[in-house]
Amino acid sequence: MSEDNSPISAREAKRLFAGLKGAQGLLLAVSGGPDSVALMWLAARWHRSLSRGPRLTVVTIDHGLRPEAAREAREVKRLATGLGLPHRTVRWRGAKPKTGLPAAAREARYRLLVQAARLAGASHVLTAHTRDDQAETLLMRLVRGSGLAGLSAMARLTERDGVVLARPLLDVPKSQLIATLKRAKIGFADDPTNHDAAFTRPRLRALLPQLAAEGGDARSLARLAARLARANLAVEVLTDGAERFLRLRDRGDAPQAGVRRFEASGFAALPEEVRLRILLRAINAFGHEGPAELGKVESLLAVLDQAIAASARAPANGRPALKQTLAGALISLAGGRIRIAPAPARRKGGSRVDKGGSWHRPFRDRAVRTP
Ligand SMILES: Nc1ncnc2c1ncn2[C@@H]1O[C@H](COP(=O)(O)OP(=O)(O)OP(=O)(O)O)[C@@H](O)[C@H]1O
Repeated sequence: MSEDNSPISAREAKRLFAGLKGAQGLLLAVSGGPDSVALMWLAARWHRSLSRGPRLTVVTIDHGLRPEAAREAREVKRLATGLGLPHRTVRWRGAKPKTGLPAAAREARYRLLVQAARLAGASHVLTAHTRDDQAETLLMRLVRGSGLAGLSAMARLTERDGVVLARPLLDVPKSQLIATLKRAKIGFADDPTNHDAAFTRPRLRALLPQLAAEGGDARSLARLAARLARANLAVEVLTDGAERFLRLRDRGDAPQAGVRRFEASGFAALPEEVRLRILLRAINAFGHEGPAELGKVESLLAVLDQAIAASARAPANGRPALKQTLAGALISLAGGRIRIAPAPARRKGGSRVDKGGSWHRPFRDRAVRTP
């Protein structure tokens, strides 16, 4: 990688986009800010150098939150047209929440981008996340006390509803993108919400220069995220292996659709992080209330571990030693088996009582969260 303030050369861009040459079509998510305008410019130049490349389409989401947004979208269209690229503006319609607006806008944005990709026949959505964004994401998750998966920050490639989300600029410093635009004499918009101290991200961003002065610059924070992502992947592979191990031990059990069951003693012998992930995967697969919050799965695991140990000492005569709901999944322990299945629909009013067993108050879970 060249100096942090040097424009990105055609050769460097070719390397950044190399893995995308064979894609069916690329949808460029361009807000009008410097990063995504640079993404558009770099992608257009790369595309011109190919004899046969994927079709490029540019999309701007107008969240309908700022009066300038429509003008910024028109400016992106003007730039895209100048580069010979088709452009669409997609409006986020409907009611906007009073709290958690950034998260809701982000969720709507990805949903609309994926829809637009489908419509354009594109297999990939490209966003312009930079190394600086990666460092900020790590910092945000650090202060929330996220687990290893959350601290891995953003991945270069992820998938959503059959469309690949690609971040080809994830190793590139923002300063290089700005230098690229300056060299190309291209203007860009400045989103004031990026500096709005009412939001966590801008407040944390303001701390970065102080961290950098102590050696914790974007490069080292992004490197930490990459190292944690590597460790996270290893634990995921170990968890795959542990799930296979539990399935082998359960060979005698007839498989039941919509239910995951495993032997409690085999489960109890696994490392805590692996036990946690097995639970999390099963709850997210069978629950119907969105991803479970890591802290709640940790609490559930502690209760489950205790119940497994207690029932090994004194079997509960066929009665469930544990029955608990979390994120729309029902987790029970009976006869030396852990069983995870969809919970019956929740009634209003919190805790639930069932004639047969000892129901516990369900853990309350909220919106989508990063483990
Ligand atoms: N209004 C928009 N229209 C199209 N693309 C957008 C828009 N806003 C953001 N993007 C895309 O998403 C990238 C990241 O944007 P930004 O950092 O502002 O969002 P964020 O809320 O931090 O996103 P994330 O949560 O995905 O990191 C941009 O570089 C751009 O590619």
